[in-house]
Amino acid sequence: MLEARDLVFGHARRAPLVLDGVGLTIRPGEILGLSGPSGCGKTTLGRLLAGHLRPRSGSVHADGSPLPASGFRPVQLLPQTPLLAMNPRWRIGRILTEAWKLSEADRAGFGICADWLDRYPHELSGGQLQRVSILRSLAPGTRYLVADEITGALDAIGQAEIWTLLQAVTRQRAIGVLAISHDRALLSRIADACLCLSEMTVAVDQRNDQRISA
Ligand SMILES: Nc1ncnc2c1ncn2[C@@H]1O[C@H](COP(=O)(O)OP(=O)(O)OP(=O)(O)O)[C@@H](O)[C@H]1O
Repeated sequence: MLEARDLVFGHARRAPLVLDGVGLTIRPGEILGLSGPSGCGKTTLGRLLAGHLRPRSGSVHADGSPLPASGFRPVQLLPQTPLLAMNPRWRIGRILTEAWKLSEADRAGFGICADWLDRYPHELSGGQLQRVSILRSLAPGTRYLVADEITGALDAIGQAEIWTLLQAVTRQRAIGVLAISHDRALLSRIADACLCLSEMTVAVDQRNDQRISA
């Protein structure tokens, strides 16, 4: 399981906290949806779960172990704009095989055409690039994915194609996914369970109020 407990995080020492006592659990093979209003901290929580940020307090454990401080991480982050996370001077073939050696069958299974491999990232569509981004993240050690608004820029068909692919991946490889989106209707279709971050925070605030008044 991917387990976050009592995460507390603020971007700067004197800045207000973005997350205060947030926790969640994702099982292998489960898609957990996370919604919430803009600015409530969804991306921040995703980055903490993937080990890109360190909490002020609280913990993240993947399958019983704390996230490693360096090296390969079992929780991989899929960004909304994969173009920004790829080297613009590398062709797709090199980008795909940077982290792990994938097979022809893996590539074909993701609908990645052979002629894309010689192109640069800006020469693919948003949906095509998301396929590359997802396959690239699926090295053998990957156990969980944080998918941060990955289909926010796609039309309904592109969105359905990507989520059908990810649902198959989660089932076949028992990978757990945190699906972050503003779109609660989308999450209710694709996720096994859904959380709203602002409601989780309200619950924490209420607990704090109760502690203070007790
Ligand atoms: N590097 C940063 N430095 C300071 N504040 C930041 C930084 N990154 C994000 N924030 C602030 O942290 C808060 C949470 O941001 P975050 O991106 O996690 O929200 P979000 O829920 O993902 O929003 P959206 O749905 O609009 O993407 C916001 O108030 C944002 O301005």
